[in-house]
Order: sequence, then C-alpha cells, then structure tokens
Amino acid sequence: MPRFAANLSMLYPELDFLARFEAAARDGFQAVEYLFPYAYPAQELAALLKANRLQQVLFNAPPGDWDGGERGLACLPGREKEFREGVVTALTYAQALECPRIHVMAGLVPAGQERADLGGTYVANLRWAAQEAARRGIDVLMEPINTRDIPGFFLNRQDQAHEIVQQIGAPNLKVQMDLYHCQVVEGDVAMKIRKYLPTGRVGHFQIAGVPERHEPDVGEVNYEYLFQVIDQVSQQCGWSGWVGCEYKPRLGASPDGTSQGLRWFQRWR
Ligand SMILES: O=C(O)C(=O)[C@@H](O)CO
Ligand SMILES: [Mg+2]
Repeated sequence: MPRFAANLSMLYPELDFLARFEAAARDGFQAVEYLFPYAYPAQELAALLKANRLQQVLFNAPPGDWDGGERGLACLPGREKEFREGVVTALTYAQALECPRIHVMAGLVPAGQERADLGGTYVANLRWAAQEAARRGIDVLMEPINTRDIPGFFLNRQDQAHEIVQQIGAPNLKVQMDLYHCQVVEGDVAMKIRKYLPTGRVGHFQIAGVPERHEPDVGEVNYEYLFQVIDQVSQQCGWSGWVGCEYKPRLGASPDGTSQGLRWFQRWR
C-alpha cells in the first residue's frame, strides 16, 4: 500500500510552519517532507518530529538565491563551490533529522546558454553529491520539473533523468518522480510508473491534481488508479518508498482547509 508523506511547504498554509507538524500527525500522516529546513536549528526540527511521531523523508539541498528566482545550482558552471557547500549542509541536516534522502534541484538554464552546454557540470556535480551522500548512507534525488511552473528549468523529463542516473551509475542517485510534473510534460503516467519503478532508480514519488496542483482527487488525473499501479508494482519489485503530497489545498489558507481536502486520504491512512 502506498505510504503518504505530508509536504509541509504546501499543506497547512493557514498555519505557521512549525505548527504544521502537529497538524499533519493529527490528520494521520506518519511522515513529512518540505522544501528547506535551514531557517531552523536541526535539533528543534528533530524534536518536533519526535514529539509528533513523524519521520522526515525528504527535503531539498540549498537552491541558491531562491527569493532572487534561482531554483538549484547543480547545472550551473562556476557555482560548484557553493553547490558543494550546500550539499554538505543538507547532509548534515539529513543526519540530524534521520532523513534518508535529499533532493538536489537542477537549476535554470542561464540566459544565453544552451541546455547542452550544462550537461557536463550537472553530471559532475551529481556524481560528487552522490559520493558524499553515500558515505553517510543517504540517497540523492533529481527531479524533472515542468517549465510551466518553473520556466527554464534544466531537467524536465523522466527519460532524461534516468539516462543521467544510469550514466553516473551511483546506487544512491535516484529520480524523484513527481507525477504532477510527469503528466504536465509527458503524460502516459501509469506506463512510466510500470517502466521505471522496477529499475530501482525511483527514490520517491510526489503527487498533485493536474492542472491546478490541488488535491489528487481534483483534476484530470485518476490517482486512485495510479495508487493501485504503484501498489501492484511495488509488491512485485519490493519498492518501499514514500509518496509526497505536494499540492496546494483548493481551500487555500482557510481554517482547516487542508484537513477538509483530505477526503481522498481516508482509505490510505
Ligand atoms: O516543485 C517541486 O515539484 C518540488 O518537488 C520541489 O522540491 C522543487 O521546487
Ligand atoms: Mg515535486
């Protein structure tokens, strides 16, 4: 049965970030993920996880100047030092939070540069990150993201990501398969789950309704069907990861809006 993690960067927007842990636990989640932990001491977050009996299953490495529009450093020539420092910071947090994986965002193709010019930097950075993470028993994830949400994002397709994972050949380098982005960019989602999950190269799923990125029971994708596909294929291949609920509640920040939108979660909690 798929196991679901609450994405605390998107869910519970009506609450302060630190209050979202308790809300997620109250709604029946046993795990959480979110973008960044760095605004808080790791020990404070670790205590919150423990108090609410939650596992941390994913967060992102520092992405560069997020407020300035950057979305990762991994593909950017000339930013290698900052990339490495960020990965070390992320791994230090991951150890303190007992989190088994970090997501390293690829970054935006800089104006005036071609995607093809950035592949070497991306591969070299990921290879380095995977080696560093392996020494600590942590997985490094790369996520294809659609360019409607993040114009200019370097990595967009599942096949691109899997090709790079195979090229680098590090067992702890995996793909974060966000089914929302997958549907927006390429479709044929169930067949892609069937194709890629048995390879052992999928480290994590994320979900959201398409196209508004609301609850999974809102929109054009039949997630009940996809959850059964994940369940069947996982049983066949022994996959035991998490599915991150990375969506914007359709009731927005109205009081209790996230909890009201969790009707779809009743039978999975
Ligand atoms: O945008 C997504 O999708 C994510 O999973 C984030 O980690 C990256 O912005
Ligand atoms: Mg995602």
